[in-house]
Amino acid sequence: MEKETQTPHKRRVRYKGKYPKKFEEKYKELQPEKYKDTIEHVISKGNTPAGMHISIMVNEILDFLDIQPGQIGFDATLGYGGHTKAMLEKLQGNGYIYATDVDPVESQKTKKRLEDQGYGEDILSIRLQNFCTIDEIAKETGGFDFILADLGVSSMQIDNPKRGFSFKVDGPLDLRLNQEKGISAAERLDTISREELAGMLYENSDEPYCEELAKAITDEMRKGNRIDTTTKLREVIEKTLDFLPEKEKKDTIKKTCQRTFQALRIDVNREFEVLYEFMEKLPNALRPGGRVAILTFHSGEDKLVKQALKAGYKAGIYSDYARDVIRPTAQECAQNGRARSTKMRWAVRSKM
Ligand SMILES: C[S@@+](CC[C@H](N)C(=O)[O-])C[C@H]1O[C@@H](n2cnc3c(N)ncnc32)[C@H](O)[C@@H]1O
Repeated sequence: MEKETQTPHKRRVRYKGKYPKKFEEKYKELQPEKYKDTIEHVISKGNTPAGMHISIMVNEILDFLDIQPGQIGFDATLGYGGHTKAMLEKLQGNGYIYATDVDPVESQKTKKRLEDQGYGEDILSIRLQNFCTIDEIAKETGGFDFILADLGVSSMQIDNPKRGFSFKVDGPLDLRLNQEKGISAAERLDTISREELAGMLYENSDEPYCEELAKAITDEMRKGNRIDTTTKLREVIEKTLDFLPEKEKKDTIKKTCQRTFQALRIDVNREFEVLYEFMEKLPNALRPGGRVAILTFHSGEDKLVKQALKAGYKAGIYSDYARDVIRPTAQECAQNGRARSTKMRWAVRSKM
């Protein structure tokens, strides 16, 4: 009998590549036009691809705004341009949208992306302007038929460590929507007093540990330890809350980090001041019968919007407004975790 010749089984060399974890390594996600399959895969897992933003409550917004061809609209918060594009589609090539954003880097990219998709200056004007200057643009156009404001920050901004919005990745403690203007959160902490910081944390984020945190942060600064990175701030928060029982520590630290970063972001971007100004100017920017939809992401914003719309309704400026907030569906929240805290409010300008 012939001897069987056996080729020794060779184990395949293990593939060493791993899914990129760092923002800059996610090169496929950062080129969505080129790597469509990767983008679809990331979204299907309930995540937002790096460098992208998934627009929230698009159907609810479009249902309410009831955009008709020929109308003139204003998107106060361009971001990735998802809502802008959805509204442009409703115009069917007839009408015009003005959009503002204060972020020079992202708005430039969005401008190019929308131009490449056929939405140029003939139908869309993108302005690097704060939305609280809505009155200036409304003067040019004779008001707007529809207005959208999707407040806060975009996923591209949150996910980019160089912007300092996230306590989950190390980066400079910046938190400015426009890094070319104003002062960073680190610079703000350089000179803030303990009392002012405690007030800021309480007023902007209802932070229950505002006193303890303000003391810990300002003590650290006094010792000459500048808090100029996201990690340093997170570590001070962790140390301050170390006294908590083990079973609640992790969750409370996470929530405290979220609230502290939010409070600083609101402060360095003067978010309440500009929203207040926008709400004041809103009635005069809307044409008779014009509609406005506003998405908010925390209780301070929602309270401000609610009070302004209610007061406008009582004064006869709005013929109708949202008594209750509209929330994203459970399905949308499951698909996009960042939608979970969204509240939508709306109003209709009186015809008088
Ligand atoms: C939640 S994102 C908008 C996302 C957008 N709706 C989309 O579909 O891609 C909010 C955007 O508003 C911008 N923004 C925040 N406050 C602003 C302000 N006062 N004036 C102009 N833009 C502002 C931010 O820079 C960010 O790009």
